[in-house]
Parts: sequence; structure tokens; C-alpha cells
Amino acid sequence: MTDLIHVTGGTPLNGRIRVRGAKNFVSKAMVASLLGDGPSELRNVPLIRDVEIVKGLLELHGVVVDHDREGGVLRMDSTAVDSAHVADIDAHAGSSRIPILLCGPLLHRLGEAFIPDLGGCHIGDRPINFHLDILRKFGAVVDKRPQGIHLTAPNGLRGTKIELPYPSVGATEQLLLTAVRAEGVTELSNAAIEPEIMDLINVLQKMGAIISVDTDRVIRIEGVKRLGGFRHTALGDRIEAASWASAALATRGDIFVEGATQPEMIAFLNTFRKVGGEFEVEDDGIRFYHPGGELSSIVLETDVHPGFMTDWQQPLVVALTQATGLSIVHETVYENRFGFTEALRGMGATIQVYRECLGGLECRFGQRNFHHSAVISGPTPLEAGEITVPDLRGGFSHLIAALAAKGTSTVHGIGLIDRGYENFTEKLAALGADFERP
Ligand SMILES: CC(=O)N[C@H]1[C@@H](OP(=O)(O)OP(=O)(O)OC[C@H]2O[C@@H](n3ccc(=O)[nH]c3=O)[C@H](O)[C@@H]2O)O[C@H](CO)[C@@H](O)[C@@H]1O
Ligand SMILES: C=C(OP(=O)(O)O)C(=O)O
Repeated sequence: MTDLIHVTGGTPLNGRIRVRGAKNFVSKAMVASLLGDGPSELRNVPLIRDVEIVKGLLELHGVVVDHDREGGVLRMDSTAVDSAHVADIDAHAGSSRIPILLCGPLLHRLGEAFIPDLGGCHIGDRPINFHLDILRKFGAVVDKRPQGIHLTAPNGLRGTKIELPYPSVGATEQLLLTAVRAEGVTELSNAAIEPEIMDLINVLQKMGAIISVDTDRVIRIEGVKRLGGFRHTALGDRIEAASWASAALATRGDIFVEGATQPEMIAFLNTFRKVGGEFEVEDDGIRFYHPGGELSSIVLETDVHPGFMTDWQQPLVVALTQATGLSIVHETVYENRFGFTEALRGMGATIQVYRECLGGLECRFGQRNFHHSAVISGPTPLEAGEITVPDLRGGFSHLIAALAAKGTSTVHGIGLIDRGYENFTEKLAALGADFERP
């Protein structure tokens, strides 16, 4: 298969598809298995590239992984974890952001860790200063080398008190994965509380950890000496669900997303309704549909949970090109997440990006040189284009634009989409899309 897809747009997407476990949880639960003495079993695992990447990382460290791909079950046995394979792990440089989360588990298991340069979507600088500050506070010694970061813990890891400058998802996970086996008590203030983090806490508690979460973003962990394995079914992927919902809206379609769940999508559902989309929540999923007539423009700010998440922003912006009036979107989580709008402009969308904060939320990017607000004027018919995928969600957004556009578009670099969307071409086919992946 080549890395491109030809899409002939203009057909509403109609039908039923299924989403499985969340990319942003499954990969972390896989890392958690490294902390356990016994075997772990994770169910509802999607076939996405990030799972393959983390499987490779675990295997490199001696974890025996059995993957029932169709059944979506991963069995991970970390009994034989024995070395950090410093040279080999370099092969994972640039693959995803997950390697940084191996620090705590490897320091506990081996007293040493080597982390190659990270990958992930290019939607901002994505520094790891919070991660390294956390690890240092636990007592780790961090040595930055040209090809990555080497960590040791000569005196073991000890519980600590930390306040995050910003409720970072990854840094909160870093702290959890390190604190559960550190000596003593750890307290984190200004923690991220995304549903994927709560499910990671579920996993860690099943393994034997003692963790409490207060309503004011404070997480407290009492370190324990050993953890066992876990058996767990991953929560569904609310980003994938929202992406298909946005595709239904942009193509005037009707999609039932099996596996989508309401509690994790409250903020998205509110916004979807304000734009004019309709939805019906069922026990096994959510039906998202365009009810006919015009869509409404909205004012939207992305935020940490329980706000409107940044990963929902890009697919929804495509639907907003079809709404009547001016929509304003203020991106407050990443400084550079509107790059994908350039291709949309090339397809006929009217989108202007601004350095200013167009919204009321306090944001870290306001007085700096980042185009992090967008004004979308609609409705604008979209014309087919030749597009190159910039990042995971931006790529899916381009796909939606091509599906909504008149004519045949060519989307290059769709391999990036496989990182977070399971079998998306099969799902497109099930929804009646007209496309060819040569
Ligand atoms: C694999 C995974 O789960 N990825 C998700 C995770 O990314 P990730 O965990 O990388 O995102 P963070 O929540 O850490 O990042 C949020 C903000 O904090 C900043 N920051 C973060 C860490 C740090 O050490 N220093 C720092 O300045 C980042 O640059 C960004 O501006 O949460 C994001 C926010 O919901 C999602 O968009 C990503 O899909
Ligand atoms: C930004 C994302 O992922 P990552 O952190 O893996 O780059 C995403 O899932 O949209």
C-alpha cells in the first residue's frame, strides 16, 4: 500500500463503525505493566501504530508480549525484565512520546533508564521540562546526552511534593508511574485529570497502588514496595469518536459510533449540539448526525479536562467551515495546532489565524509569536485538493475535508493517521465513502 489516498467527496458518511480503546490510555497502561511482578492483560486494544511501537519498546526491555490482534487483547509478562538495552532503544528515537514514561518504571526495576529523542505530533515545542523536574525531585540523576537522556537513581526514588506549572497529561502520568513504587508519600497539585489518566489510576490501583484524587486537582500516592499485574478493559477512544462525529457533521451524514461513551465526551457533545449537530446516546455507543438545514457558528476555547480537548479541535474546525457565520477558536493547549488550516484554505475555506488570544481563557501563548487563534467564516464550499498530512489529527481533518469537498482529492502521508485511527480505510468503506488507497 502506498502512503496516499484518493478521495472523491460529496457523499454523506452514513453507517456504523466501532471505536476500541483510547490511544492515549492503552499506551500508558502498557507501560504500567512494567511495574508489575506478575503478568498483565489489557483488553479492547486497537490496532494502531502506537500500540506496535510500545509493544516493541516493552519487548526490548524483556517483557514477553502476546498480542491477539483481532480480539484486541495484550498479555504482557514483565517477570524477566532485566536490562535497559541502551544501544537498541535508540531505534525508537522519534517514534512517539511514550518512551519518556518508561523512566519511573525502569528506574524502579533496573536503577537505570535510557530514553531516546521523542516523537509525537509537531503541534508545538513539546518540552519535557516538567517530566525531568519531577524525576529529579524523586531523586533521579538526569544526564542529557546527544542521543537521548540517561537516568540513574543511586539512592532510590523517594516520594515528594510537587505542583505542576500547567496540568500536563504526560507529566501527571510520569508522576503516577514513578510515585506508586517510590518510598513514602507523593502529592501532586495542579494535576491533569483527563479520563485517560483516571483509567491509568484504575489500572495502578488494580496492581496494588494506593492513590487518591481530590476534586481540586490534587493527587496523593502512598508508595508501596511491590505491585502485581492487572486485568483491565481500556476505556474507549473519545478522540476517535469525536473525529467521526465531526466527519458526520461536515459531510451531512449520520454515523453511529459504537464504543463512544457520554461521560468522557460531555464537553464535545455540548459543542456539537451548539453547532447544530444532533446525537443520541445509546448503551453501546452514540449516534451523531447532521439533521439538515444550516449549522451555526460558535465561539470555542480548547482547555484541559473537563474542558473541550485540543485533540477534538482540528476535526471540528473542518465542520465549522460549513457553519453559517464567524466561528472563533482559541487553542490554549498547544501553541502551533493550526498548521493544518493552510490546506483547508487551499481547498476554499475562509480561515484566518491570529497571534492574539481570541477568548477569555488565560493562555500561555498570548504575548508570544504563535498563531493560536482562528476565525472561520462559513459556509464555504470545499474544492478537491492535493494535501499532505501534517500530524495525526490534522491528517484526519484533511481526510474529512476531502470527504466533504467537490471532486477527487489526493491526501499524502496518510501513514501518520494509522498512528491513532484503527482501520480507518475499512471504516470509511463501511460508511460509504468513495476512495481508493492504491
Ligand atoms: C500520547 C498522549 O497522551 N498524548 C496526549 C497528551 O500529550 P502530552 O502528554 O504530551 O501533553 P501535555 O498535557 O503534557 O502538554 C500540554 C502542554 O504542556 C506543555 N508541557 C508539557 C510537558 C512539559 O514537560 N512541559 C510543557 O511545557 C506542552 O508543551 C503543552 O503545551 O495530552 C495532550 C493534551 O490533552 C493531548 O493533546 C495528546 O494527544
Ligand atoms: C497529539 C497527539 O498525540 P501524541 O501526543 O501522541 O503526539 C494526538 O493524539 O492528537
